[in-house]
Amino acid sequence: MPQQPAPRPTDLVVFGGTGDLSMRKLLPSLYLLDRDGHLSGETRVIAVSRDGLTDADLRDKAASAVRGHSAVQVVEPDVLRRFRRRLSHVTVDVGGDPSGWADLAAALTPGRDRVFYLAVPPMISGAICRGLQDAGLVTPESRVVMEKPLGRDLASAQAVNDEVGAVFEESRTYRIDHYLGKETVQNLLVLRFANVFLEPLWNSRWIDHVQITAAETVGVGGRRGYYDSSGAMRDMVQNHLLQLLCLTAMEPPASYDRDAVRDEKLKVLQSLRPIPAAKVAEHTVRGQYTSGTVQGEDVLGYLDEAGGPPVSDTETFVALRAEVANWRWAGVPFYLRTGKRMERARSEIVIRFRDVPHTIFPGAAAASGAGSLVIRLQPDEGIHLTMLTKTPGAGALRLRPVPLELSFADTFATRSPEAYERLLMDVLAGDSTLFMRRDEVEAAWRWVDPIIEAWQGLGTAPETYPAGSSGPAGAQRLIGRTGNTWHEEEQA
Ligand SMILES: NC(=O)C1=CN([C@@H]2O[C@H](COP(=O)(O)OP(=O)(O)OC[C@H]3O[C@@H](n4cnc5c(N)ncnc54)[C@H](OP(=O)(O)O)[C@@H]3O)[C@@H](O)[C@H]2O)C=CC1
Ligand SMILES: O=C1O[C@H](COP(=O)(O)O)[C@@H](O)[C@H](O)[C@H]1O
Repeated sequence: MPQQPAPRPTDLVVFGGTGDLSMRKLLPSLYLLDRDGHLSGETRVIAVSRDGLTDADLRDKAASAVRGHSAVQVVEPDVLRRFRRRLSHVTVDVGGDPSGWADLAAALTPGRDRVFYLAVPPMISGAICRGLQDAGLVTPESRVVMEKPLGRDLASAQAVNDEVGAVFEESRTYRIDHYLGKETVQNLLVLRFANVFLEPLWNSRWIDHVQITAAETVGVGGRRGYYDSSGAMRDMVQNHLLQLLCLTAMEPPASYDRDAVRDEKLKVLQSLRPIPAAKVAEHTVRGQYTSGTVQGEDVLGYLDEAGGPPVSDTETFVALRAEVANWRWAGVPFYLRTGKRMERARSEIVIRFRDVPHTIFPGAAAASGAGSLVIRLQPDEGIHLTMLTKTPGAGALRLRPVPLELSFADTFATRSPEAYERLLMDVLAGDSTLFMRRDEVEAAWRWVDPIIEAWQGLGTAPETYPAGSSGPAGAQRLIGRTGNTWHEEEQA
């Protein structure tokens, strides 16, 4: 991996700098970057919102957010004092009273790099970019960071990309998919392209199917308003799961360079076989959680969560079968699955190898779970290769799948940075390799839109599943059609 260049003095302007994302992720990650020496001494963070906070108010709010963040185990008073001094607040009412833009201009320092982070409702992204331009705040080197959702379909994604693109060149636009900042996701590229032994096996000849799961125990929490107009397909599949699929399926790029990597991901998205409306019911499953018990706690069903209508067809679970229609992957199903309020929180990619072409142990029961490579993103980041071995002892030959385990926590003494830490560091360094290019986002919508339209055409409600379960029964039927099971059922 390329070395990170020395941190440059930067004015990081966070629109929405008082919101939930800023408090839960961005400011604590910036504190950690400061603590670990990744911020230039002159870097400043300017939070923008409408609510007229003083700098002192913002600093207090940020300090509580830092103290409450799980990755910040011990708050170092000297670092916190230094971090607080970096922070200020400017009131700008985007789309309203324009006087705030002059205040923002006054808060910026000529000669520093400028990064504008849009942690705001997506419909005001275009107005912010125009406001910045009209106020003369966009220098040729300025960068813009866009948060998800990047549209709710292809047309709206194109519209927001056009609006932002009218002010910022593509090479200066950083579209966040925080899964790409996860350590194990980056490790997937290293696993595939820095180890020679996997590549000969990485194709339809030796791989039977791939499973990609992102299961959460949390519900929609305080975000039901947003979630109800989104659903799991737009919230997780269109971005995080398809990005994982791309990294799993892509051809080796010529270099670890932003466009070389993104070109290969784009080709995968363009190779996804469309799921025609007539096949949607067979190849996809939608679910919605009802009340239940998750890890010992009784929780509400989706329809009873505050902030949304009591009747809704929004899916909180999706499972689907995708195919990458190219030479390498012809005929290999990619099963994707994500859900909220599941039994266990777990994100992983499972590569299931084919059975041997001829067994010389016909009497020995070949237990399931053999021949799989599991790349575990969270929790317990690591890589597990399951191999069949002989159970020790005389008598009848018995085979058992045994895992070879690589746990990152046990192997490496250093802490893995949080996804947002890593991505903020890259934005500040001007490295957009781990961000999504416009054409990738739009290609993903091109594949997802017809599925959502077909669901609407079917007019059927999502299948319910009790909170704390492994999802709707339809998901087991989906993968069961090829005689397979989801990975966790084998572990139980
Ligand atoms: N929260 C999360 O976990 C995640 C959020 N995101 C995305 O990040 C973005 C922000 O989400 P979140 O933090 O949850 O939202 P919040 O509603 O908590 O925060 C929104 C922020 O934007 C500011 N804001 C809203 N309207 C204006 C305006 N017209 N002018 C100036 N400032 C404005 C708000 O301040 P004020 O109202 O005082 O002006 C506030 O600081 C959204 O696009 C969301 O989809 C993405 C991934 C996860
Ligand atoms: O982008 C999102 O991701 C989170 C899951 O992220 P993770 O890092 O905890 O796996 C999800 O809860 C949220 O709904 C979605 O918007």
